[in-house]
Amino acid sequence: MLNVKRVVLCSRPGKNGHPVPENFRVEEIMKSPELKEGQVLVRTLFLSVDPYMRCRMNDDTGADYLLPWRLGECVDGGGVGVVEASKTQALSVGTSVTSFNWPWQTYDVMDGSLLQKVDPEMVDGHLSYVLGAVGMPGLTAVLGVREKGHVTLGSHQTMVISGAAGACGSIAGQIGRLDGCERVVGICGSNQKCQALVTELGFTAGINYKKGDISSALREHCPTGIDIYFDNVGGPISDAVISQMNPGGHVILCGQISQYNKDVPYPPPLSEDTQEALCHKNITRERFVVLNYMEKHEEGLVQLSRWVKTGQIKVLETVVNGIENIGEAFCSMMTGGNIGKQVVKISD
Ligand SMILES: NC(=O)C1=CN([C@@H]2O[C@H](COP(=O)(O)OP(=O)(O)OC[C@H]3O[C@@H](n4cnc5c(N)ncnc54)[C@H](OP(=O)(O)O)[C@@H]3O)[C@@H](O)[C@H]2O)C=CC1
Ligand SMILES: CCCCCC(=O)/C=C/[C@H]1[C@H](O)CC(=O)[C@@H]1CCCCCCC(=O)O
Repeated sequence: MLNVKRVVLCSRPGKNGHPVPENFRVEEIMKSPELKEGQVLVRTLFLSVDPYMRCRMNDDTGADYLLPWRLGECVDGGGVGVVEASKTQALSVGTSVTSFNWPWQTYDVMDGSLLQKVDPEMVDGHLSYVLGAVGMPGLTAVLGVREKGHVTLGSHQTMVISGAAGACGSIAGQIGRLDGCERVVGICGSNQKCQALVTELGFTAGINYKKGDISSALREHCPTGIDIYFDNVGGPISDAVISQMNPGGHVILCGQISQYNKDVPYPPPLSEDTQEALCHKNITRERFVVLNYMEKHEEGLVQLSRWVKTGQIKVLETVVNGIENIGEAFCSMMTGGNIGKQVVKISD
């Protein structure tokens, strides 16, 4: 028998509550490592904590593509691990594998057909990147910018990104720069994050929304107005950005994390002034969901891998160690404790 640690959801924050680490409980169980035909035993290497998980903590997620986590059951999400024993020819021992529905467990017996193989070369040997820059958040950035951003080389555009120092935002801003925006301005929650945006990731400027007036900082750093807005946060930050957008501009509606602890539909309703500004200035603001572009994922991952391996895109990560700390890591990410992608390292 195998000694396995797992994390279960033991309480819900409620639709208007803030998640706390105590919503999760770590349990130890004994699991039979015996495999049926088609199954593999996997050891977990890294688990991902992501904003959409806040919606899965509610009994109704508000999104048809998200199932609620059930009380008393093992939580799941993005994960990457290694095959330790196999009863399928498709996956040999030592193969790296990933899934969107990886249980928050140190080991598991899984159906091999539900796992995707990972080529460590694609991620320059950094398997955690499968959960970030060369995974779902990276794809969100590249497809969000390219499908909804209308970046046009040589047209001197200004792009603003909220949640700019996070997993999606930090990559989206770098793609805006690579694709030809003249200015790329990031909004985030600390001076340290602002500094990382400029010195490490090549953003034009960083604005700390917790210090000073966002509107005057935007006027200073976006003197010709804002053409493209990659919106990760919603709420008053987005109202301030949209009010300074140029006619014909484009909002990439990626996420609205500032509203996830509120009982509002997704996307949350806009203020009347913001709605009026969008309409009056003919600004597009279409909902973007990366899962709707499955046919473009493979090509997107190849592009992201190339950028990362050639150093054209820098990857920032915040790594917390140990499955017992995953609830804390999730809550920390939800309140800005991460720079770059927040991952949890489960084993070497
Ligand atoms: N549409 C799609 O297909 C996808 C959408 N998303 C969305 O993209 C967004 C970013 O996700 P991801 O990159 O994984 O997460 P991040 O790595 O950006 O982490 C979340 C960040 O949100 C910021 N934040 C938290 N609360 C607030 C607030 N009240 N106001 C402003 N900022 C806040 C914090 O940074 P700070 O210090 O700056 O406050 C925190 O670090 C989320 O909205 C998510 O739901 C993600 C994946 C796919
Ligand atoms: C209502 C909340 C919207 C939050 C926006 C957001 O963060 C969306 C994230 C998804 C994105 O479209 C791609 C993903 O991978 C995220 C969801 C992943 C769903 C997998 C979980 C499947 C399941 O429900 O079991």
